[in-house]
Amino acid sequence: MSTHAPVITVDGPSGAGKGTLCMLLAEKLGWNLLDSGAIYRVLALAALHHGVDTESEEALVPLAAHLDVQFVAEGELVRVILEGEDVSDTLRTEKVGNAASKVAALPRVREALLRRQRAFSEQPGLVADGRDMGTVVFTSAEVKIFLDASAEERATRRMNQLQKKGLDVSFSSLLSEIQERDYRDRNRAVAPLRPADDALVLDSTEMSIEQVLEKVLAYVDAKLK
Ligand SMILES: Nc1ncnc2c1ncn2[C@@H]1O[C@H](COP(=O)(O)OP(=O)(O)OP(=O)(O)O)[C@@H](O)[C@H]1O
Ligand SMILES: Nc1ccn([C@@H]2O[C@H](COP(=O)(O)O)[C@@H](O)[C@H]2O)c(=O)n1
Repeated sequence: MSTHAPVITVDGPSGAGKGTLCMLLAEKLGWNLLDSGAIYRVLALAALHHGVDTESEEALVPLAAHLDVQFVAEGELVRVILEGEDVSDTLRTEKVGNAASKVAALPRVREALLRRQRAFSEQPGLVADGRDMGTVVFTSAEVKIFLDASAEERATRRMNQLQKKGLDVSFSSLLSEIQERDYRDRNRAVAPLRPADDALVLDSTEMSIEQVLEKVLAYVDAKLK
């Protein structure tokens, strides 16, 4: 008989630090990790590879249902293998992020990916990163966090991240890409980005990664007691 595994959900806009926080939480607790954005990104990339229109629900649903993807843990990293090809780096580009937010706006596409996401909930527990983890996918999660930061701070973080990889990027184009994605994610008809009613809302604009982790760990401790 399978027993219920506890879930911590972390939702919020792009660049708020969800991925960083979730990785640290999962490591600290020894729990499983779901990067649900990676699933939407993989679908968008598969559509781009196969010449499928990223706004055609009709064409995307079968692709979503038969997505040939594997998440392979490699030390601290998770390599993403799409149809036998390692796409981990391509997946993180803003182009793919933007295409992901288009496919993610389609209700039947989201429905087709639900079971795949829920399957990550296994013992001893799950830390789930996304936009609708607390509002749709894991509504009974024991702990829900909504991690936010100003768009300017998120664009700065993304710019620093890309510069560390040796990429030359413009702050203004990053900011407008982030704002465009925010708008689409917050205003779509299905599963729009918003805090769950029972989520702790944390604005990390003026907080370091360590401060965010400390605050969240204290909250998790209190909730799981
Ligand atoms: N509190 C923080 N202060 C400064 N930098 C941070 C903070 N949190 C995260 N970062 C940095 O910001 C960048 C983006 O963080 P991260 O990838 O975790 O965001 P995200 O919310 O998962 O974004 P996305 O939804 O687009 O995947 C990373 O380089 C990370 O190291
Ligand atoms: N639960 C989720 C997760 C992601 N999305 C969409 O995918 C885009 C990419 O997500 P990242 O977290 O990897 O940046 C994002 O902009 C969302 O449109 C989603 O809808 N639901």
